[in-house]
Amino acid sequence: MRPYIIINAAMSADGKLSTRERRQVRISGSDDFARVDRMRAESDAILVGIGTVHADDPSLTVKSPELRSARRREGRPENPIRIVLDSHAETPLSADILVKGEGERIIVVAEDADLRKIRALGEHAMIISCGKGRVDLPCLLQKLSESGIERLMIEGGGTVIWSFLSEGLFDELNTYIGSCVIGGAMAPTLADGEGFIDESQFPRLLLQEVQRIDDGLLIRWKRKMEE
Ligand SMILES: NC(=O)c1ccc[n+]([C@@H]2O[C@H](COP(=O)([O-])OP(=O)(O)OC[C@H]3O[C@@H](n4cnc5c(N)ncnc54)[C@H](O)[C@@H]3O)[C@@H](O)[C@H]2O)c1
Ligand SMILES: Nc1nc(=O)c(N)c(NC[C@H](O)[C@H](O)[C@H](O)COP(=O)(O)O)[nH]1
Repeated sequence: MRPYIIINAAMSADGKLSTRERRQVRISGSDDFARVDRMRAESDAILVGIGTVHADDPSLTVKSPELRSARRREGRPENPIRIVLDSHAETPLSADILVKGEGERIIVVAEDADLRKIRALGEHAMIISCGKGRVDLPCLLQKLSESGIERLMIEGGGTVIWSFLSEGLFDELNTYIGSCVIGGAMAPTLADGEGFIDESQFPRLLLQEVQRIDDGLLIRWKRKMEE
């Protein structure tokens, strides 16, 4: 049992998520950011990796007051649960994800993470422990599902997206392609990690929709199930 998983990321025309220094750049325009905000508001939880927390310090809150009120009217907290994959419990206590906006936070650590760091983070967030060395995703997804999370949005970065894609743990992939070129062989891409060697391992996708937004393109894919 696992939640319905939607991966969302913005990349440059040459497939990069940010610069080689992992400095956050604005790839989406205002309409695409508004679309991302709607996706957040429709989700029970949003997940990022510790690399994104270090690079971007995102808050992952719902920005539109109307969307926040709509969630409250539905009896839901105004922000979805914010989740960080953080094997070694390194999320800074001052991270925006911990200090900005109302709502629950979950820090997911590996079983061998430092207990002192876990205790400190435990003052600000719920701690889930899954896997050795790094977070075991099937274990985590089972726990999230048991706690009532039905719709999970993955907001990056490239290492985390690779893990979900390569383990077949996704239902939809939304890629926004913006009108800029970032370049750099070492700049993060949509799916980093090791990469596949054998064609038979490639996750296959079904094209759902292509939409012009701002000066770029949103491409919505669904995972193609094996026949
Ligand atoms: N353009 C976009 O839409 C977008 C979105 C998010 C992030 N970014 C960019 O992506 C970059 C950060 O990406 P990144 O790849 O360095 O970091 P990441 O956010 O993907 O985090 C990766 C880290 O998560 C931890 N982790 C624990 N368990 C894991 C597991 N099972 N699988 C994968 N990771 C696991 C590991 O410590 C790993 O190093 C930044 O430059 C950021 O600006 C861009
Ligand atoms: N959709 C999207 N378009 C972009 O051009 C871009 N750079 C990101 N990057 C995702 C990254 O994780 C950001 O840090 C969060 O989108 C910030 O989230 P907050 O505003 O702090 O809630 N995402």
